[in-house]
Amino acid sequence: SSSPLFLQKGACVWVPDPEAVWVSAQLLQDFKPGDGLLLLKLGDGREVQHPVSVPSDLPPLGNPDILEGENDLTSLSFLHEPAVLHNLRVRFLDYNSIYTYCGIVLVAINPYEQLPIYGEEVVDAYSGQDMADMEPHIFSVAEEAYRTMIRSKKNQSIIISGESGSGKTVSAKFTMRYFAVVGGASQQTSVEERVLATNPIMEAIGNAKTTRNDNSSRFGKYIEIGFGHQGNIIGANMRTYLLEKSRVVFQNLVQDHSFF
Ligand SMILES: Nc1ncnc2c1ncn2[C@@H]1O[C@H](COP(=O)(O)OP(=O)(O)OP(=O)(O)O)[C@@H](O)[C@H]1O
Repeated sequence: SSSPLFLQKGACVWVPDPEAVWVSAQLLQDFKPGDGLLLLKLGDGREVQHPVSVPSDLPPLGNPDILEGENDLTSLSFLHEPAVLHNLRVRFLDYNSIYTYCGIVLVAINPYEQLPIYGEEVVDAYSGQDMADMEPHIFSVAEEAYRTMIRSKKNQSIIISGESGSGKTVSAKFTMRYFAVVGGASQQTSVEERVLATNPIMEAIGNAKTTRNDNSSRFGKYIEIGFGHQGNIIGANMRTYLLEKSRVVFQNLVQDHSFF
């Protein structure tokens, strides 16, 4: 656990909350083992007692204010559920950023609105740059894979995971668009454009509207993109997999907008 056994008055902690999931609180007095409870002041001013019978009852510690909104979760002093959720929330609400690094992993929040952060000028800004020098973005992941492929002449994979409706398909399309632009897609009939043009066809056959996602993929796709020596896209092939029963859809009798 990241919680020490002694805590000083004024220390910040996170306590579970039935509505907000976690709320921050401050210690009103020092705590040492055996004290049995923490005296806390919640953000809204309420004073509460938090029982501590075993060390694992101690709440997770809050991070120093200076780390608020860090673009890499691994730079937080304390890394636990409330710290991760709080940091992602601050970045989303205060910094308008849907992306955050966790080391070499990119965490993305689905904004459910079109953001002006995927244009060609943004592709150009990320092209040739080091992941560590750039603000987190799906393009920094694409660039890292692209450069590593060119440098090492080895195949690279990007794994996109998340629950239904979290934005995997959209992220995969932005990644393909990035490769097409840095690979020099110019004319409408280029191989790059033709590879991108397969998306609507595949979605017409393989996607369906569900209660979770208006455009939900009903089978997983393994997309292999081939590059030439100049780093341009020369072809692509697609294999289906994850054709599992849980993804088979049927038509709902009642039009129901609930999540279940
Ligand atoms: N980066 C984004 N910017 C704007 N909207 C987004 C973004 N990512 C996702 N969305 C929105 O969320 C919807 C669902 O995303 P998407 O289809 O990519 O989810 P998914 O993870 O592939 O889901 P499934 O597993 O059901 O196929 C999209 O149709 C789009 O409206």
